[in-house]
Amino acid sequence: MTDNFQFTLKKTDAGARLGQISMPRGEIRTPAFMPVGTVGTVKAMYLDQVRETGADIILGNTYHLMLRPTAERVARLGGLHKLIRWEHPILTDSGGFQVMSLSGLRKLDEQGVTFKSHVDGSLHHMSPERSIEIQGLLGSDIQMQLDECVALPAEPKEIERAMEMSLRWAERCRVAFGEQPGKAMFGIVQGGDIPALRIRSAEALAQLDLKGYAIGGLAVGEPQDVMLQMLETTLPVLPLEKPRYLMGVGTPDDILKSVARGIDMFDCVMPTRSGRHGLAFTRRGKVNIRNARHAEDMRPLDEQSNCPASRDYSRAYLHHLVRSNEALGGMLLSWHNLAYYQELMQGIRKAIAEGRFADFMAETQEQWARGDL
Ligand SMILES: CNc1nc2c(CC[C@H]3O[C@H](OC)[C@H](OC)[C@@H](OC)[C@@H]3OC)c3nc(N)[nH]c(=O)c3cc2[nH]1
Repeated sequence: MTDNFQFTLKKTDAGARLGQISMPRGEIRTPAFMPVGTVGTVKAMYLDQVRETGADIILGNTYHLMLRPTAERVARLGGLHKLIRWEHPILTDSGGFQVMSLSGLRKLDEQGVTFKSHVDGSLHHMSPERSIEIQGLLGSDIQMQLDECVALPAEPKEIERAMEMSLRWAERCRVAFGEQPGKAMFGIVQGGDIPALRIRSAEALAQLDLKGYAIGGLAVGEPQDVMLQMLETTLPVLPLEKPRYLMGVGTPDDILKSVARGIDMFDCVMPTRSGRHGLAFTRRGKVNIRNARHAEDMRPLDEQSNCPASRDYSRAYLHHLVRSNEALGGMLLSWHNLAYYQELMQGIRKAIAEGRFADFMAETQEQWARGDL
């Protein structure tokens, strides 16, 4: 335990990195998968189950929490960690992305974003400074700068405008965040699918000497190879000794290929959201438990797993629960998927430690391709 934020790069294996972030609230083993806890809950899960799957850190959402129950109320209740009973690190997004994707956006200018709440239609304004203030009120350990993420495809001029403004907002967030030893504020690299803009964004953010760097503006509809090309363009420009976080990514295959290019941290709603809809990720690829072929299959999803949801419940029962739209179906599949994602991250970290990440990646992809038994 340390009283500040420390990233240690422990080993590299080709482009893959094994590391650890030490913070007052605990250690984060990287490469790390961070379950999404949007409104103070990882949907359909108890947080001690989330912890048992191997999660060192979860995410919270500034946009959602500022609208309900409001950041001020969370602060009055002792902060997010106390309220949701998760005493380990929490990372919060800044809210910009969610405003663009979820709210009735009214105005976006140098000052920030003005939007209507998707909850009750009330009007809100969020500046870079207000986003950092909200994340502080929540008690967030790793805070993200306010940025503007453009959906792809987009006009180069539009991508450049948003990237330049995000750089100016990064500077304002850095000033607003100030010096908080046990916490971190990450910058977010933008620049769409344009290498020159990606490089300019990364170089300018690197000058701000922040504690970590997120790669934003990806996983917004572009093909996987474009996402990977942007990583190959951006990562060499970022400081090696700082963690890199790829926002909103992704499938197990996205994660393997992004680790191979030097990403340390991931978040994605995929395991929980698709779990609620009956899609299971397994060591043998994806399994759609709604499919009739599982109706009388008494095998579990993965007899080798140490997660009860994967090991103790038959596919027949999961099939029945999901087909019946029973809450337990989504709970068990979310639990299974999070356990599988963490098992994948553990396998990745072990393979890097042993200098055999390339083999691990090939073996894993081969198993997926072989398909479910
Ligand atoms: C899917 N592709 C995806 N997600 C991007 C998120 C949001 C991540 C966010 O994605 C959900 O919000 C919608 C999650 O809540 C459901 C959030 O968890 C708290 C999570 O926050 C990190 C981005 N956030 C910012 N600030 N900037 C980005 O450029 C960016 C890019 C993303 N691509």
